[in-house]
Amino acid sequence: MPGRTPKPLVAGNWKMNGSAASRSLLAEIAAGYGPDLQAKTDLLVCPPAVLVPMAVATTAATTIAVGGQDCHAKVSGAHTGDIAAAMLAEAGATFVIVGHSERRTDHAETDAVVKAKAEATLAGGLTAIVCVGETKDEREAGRALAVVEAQVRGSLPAGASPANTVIAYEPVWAIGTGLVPTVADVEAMHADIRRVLGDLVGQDAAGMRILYGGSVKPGNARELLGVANVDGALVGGASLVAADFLGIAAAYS
Ligand SMILES: O=C[C@H](O)COP(=O)(O)O
Repeated sequence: MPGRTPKPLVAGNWKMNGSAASRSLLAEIAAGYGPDLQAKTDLLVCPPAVLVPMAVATTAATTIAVGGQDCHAKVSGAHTGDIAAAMLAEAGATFVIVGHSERRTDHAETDAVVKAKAEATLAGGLTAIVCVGETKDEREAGRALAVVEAQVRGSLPAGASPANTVIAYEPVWAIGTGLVPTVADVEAMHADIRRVLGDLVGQDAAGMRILYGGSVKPGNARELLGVANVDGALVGGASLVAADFLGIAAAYS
């Protein structure tokens, strides 16, 4: 389709899961990510920050990218427990997830905070995956499109382009629940995000990846990822099982 991204991205967000033993999971993913899959789908794994070097080393002979799950908005300083985008880059990461709903909730991250983190990600030379999504109450109140529009407008980093920014739409109520929106709802949301991006970045909007996330499994991947304006997936639980993660990536084959 003209103007669309050349290749979808399937990204695994391990959240607070994994250990040194996850090397075997990565090796299994790497072994299953053969030339056919590589030609059709980009793959990314985002383990906890301490596992980034191991993930980079284990996937070094592949085109699998490695990312962080968060970063601080500043480049360094007195921020105990935080990590800078440049540190993730030095460890070999090329992406950072920012504004995941679990961070927005657990750490009270506002759109302004998420935008600052996304800008720090870009400044560090990495690609930002900016997460947005409505709660169940917001959807039931008919406010899903408006809530997500405000999040996109408030969280998109200055200088966003298809090369450095990915949007991930994740309805909060679909994360880890087995619930997924209807195809019509996904289509309407992704079309609206594309429209909002058009306002914000002009023609670049056509090439910016918009991922869907929330209970993506091999069994529903083909349907969800086949929706117009869905350029890949942000996968939680299923990214911890090699066959499931690869099965989702294979939705594009
Ligand atoms: O970042 C990933 C999402 O929160 C989706 O998680 P899930 O696939 O376990 O529902």
